[in-house]
Amino acid sequence: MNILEINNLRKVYNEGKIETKVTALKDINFKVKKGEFVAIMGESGSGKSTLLNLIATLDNPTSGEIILNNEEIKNKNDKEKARFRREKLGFVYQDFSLLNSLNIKDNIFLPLVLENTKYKEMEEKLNPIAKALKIDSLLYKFPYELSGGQKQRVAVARAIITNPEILLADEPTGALDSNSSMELLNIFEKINETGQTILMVTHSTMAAARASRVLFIKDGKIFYDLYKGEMTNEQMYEKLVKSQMIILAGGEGLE
Ligand SMILES: Nc1ncnc2c1ncn2[C@@H]1O[C@H](COP(=O)(O)OP(=O)(O)OP(=O)(O)O)[C@@H](O)[C@H]1O
Repeated sequence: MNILEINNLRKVYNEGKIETKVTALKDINFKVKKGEFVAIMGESGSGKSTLLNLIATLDNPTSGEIILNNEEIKNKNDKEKARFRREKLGFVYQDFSLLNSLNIKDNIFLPLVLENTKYKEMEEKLNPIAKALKIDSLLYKFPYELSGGQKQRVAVARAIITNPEILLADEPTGALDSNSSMELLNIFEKINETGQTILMVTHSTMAAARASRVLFIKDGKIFYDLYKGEMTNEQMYEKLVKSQMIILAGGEGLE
């Protein structure tokens, strides 16, 4: 079953202003099946964040379709989009985006509070997640008291507590040291094994090697679509390094 379908997606910023017009995405087409862990790679400025923001319903495409969970996003008004984001999507950003005025528990509860969930139900949802992410001893601390890796695990807990259809991550390891990055990627793998669909934008070849599939964006299009299949993490890493070199050199000889 496809959880996401993107057809002829185009995004032009500042259309009509000759000096500042940017065609960030020309013609993007791909489908994501439920349970896939997809990484999106591409050079700086290739449109990765633009694509994620469109899927996240935070911006509108110039043309094309985004069908998420069998719903066409452009048919929704702002209020419906906000509700859709809260109910169907989970977000993890490079900068963690936690509120310093709330303790960890309340940060994680935030999306459920917005849905008027009962406190007991929130606690029941939190307990197994906090254990799995090893943040159960941090729940009464505040974000500024945590390390980067701990903050990112809290951000993941907040993103998955609503049981989202798709977890969207923009450079989730971007601000983490190598140990914390590994830990986070292990968590993503585990969450994915439970059936969670993940779409992750990353510059890190190491991070992308953990995904079950990697999409490369170039010249506003999906230039290469690589499935991990039976490859190990190490083999996928090698393959990604090689593929990136070939893509940089123009793309001829990609298999
Ligand atoms: N709000 C905006 N207004 C105008 N141009 C924008 C806007 N956001 C992005 N762009 C332009 O669109 C293009 C794609 O940007 P985007 O941030 O999606 O790339 P990216 O692949 O995520 O880059 P990076 O890896 O550096 O984060 C770039 O040329 C960028 O300057």
